[in-house]
Amino acid sequence: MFLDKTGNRRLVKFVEIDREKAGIPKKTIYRLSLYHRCLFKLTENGLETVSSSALAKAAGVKASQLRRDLSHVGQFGTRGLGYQVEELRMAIREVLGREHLQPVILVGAGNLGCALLRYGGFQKEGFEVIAAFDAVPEAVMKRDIGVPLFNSEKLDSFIVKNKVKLAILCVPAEKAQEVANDLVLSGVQGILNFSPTVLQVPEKVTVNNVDLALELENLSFFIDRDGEEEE
Ligand SMILES: NC(=O)c1ccc[n+]([C@@H]2O[C@H](COP(=O)([O-])OP(=O)(O)OC[C@H]3O[C@@H](n4cnc5c(N)ncnc54)[C@H](O)[C@@H]3O)[C@@H](O)[C@H]2O)c1
Repeated sequence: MFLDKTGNRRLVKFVEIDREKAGIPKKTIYRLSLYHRCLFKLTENGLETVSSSALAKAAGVKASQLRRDLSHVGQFGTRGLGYQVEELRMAIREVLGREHLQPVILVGAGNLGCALLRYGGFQKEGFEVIAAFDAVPEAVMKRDIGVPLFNSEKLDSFIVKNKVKLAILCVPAEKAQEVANDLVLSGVQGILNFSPTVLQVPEKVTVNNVDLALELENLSFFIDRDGEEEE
């Protein structure tokens, strides 16, 4: 069940987010982004060709995985010569839909939100944070965030007017679902969620959760603990 703007209940099917884009598995899409990033660095360093093993190593995957992933993009690579860096990068970019900068908004310009806004690397990756929204913008005004800041009351009209499809969510956990509902109803289709809330969204919307504490917990499982090491 999903509440629309007027508070009416709408029946929408919620599913676990494992959507596939154009028949390409979500994990492959993620790895294609990694390859794109590696290829971009190779271009910056003036390299024209790269072997599949070198590209796989740079991306931290097996060469067989790389070849499987790239089969979704097209026929690339010449035996003995490897891949043409720029040709492959452009082909991946097309699949990922990055020919133009993708506009992104950020909601919740608090400590985490402002830190993200100050990061200047999104443009290089094909994304432009075009605005930030906060329920109490007066509290954020003093900070230099580098993008226009609006009261979150303006969220819906801004998304519709600027055809925004992607949003970064950094609001307190108890506000996250409410804000996500607003984002979805206004047309956002992808949410990068930093709030520790499992969001309920319609099937057409993708949520990627980022949780540093969970990642640390996972990492800590693999480290040797003092006094617990085996000889
Ligand atoms: N994923 C991670 O690894 C990670 C790390 C740190 C924090 N977090 C989470 O990120 C979120 C933000 O953390 P923080 O430390 O920046 O908190 P914060 O309190 O500094 O910032 C939250 C901001 O959201 C704004 N806000 C509240 N309700 C809103 C609404 N309805 N619409 C728009 N803005 C609204 C507040 O005014 C505030 O500026 C929290 O949910 C926190 O748990 C996640």
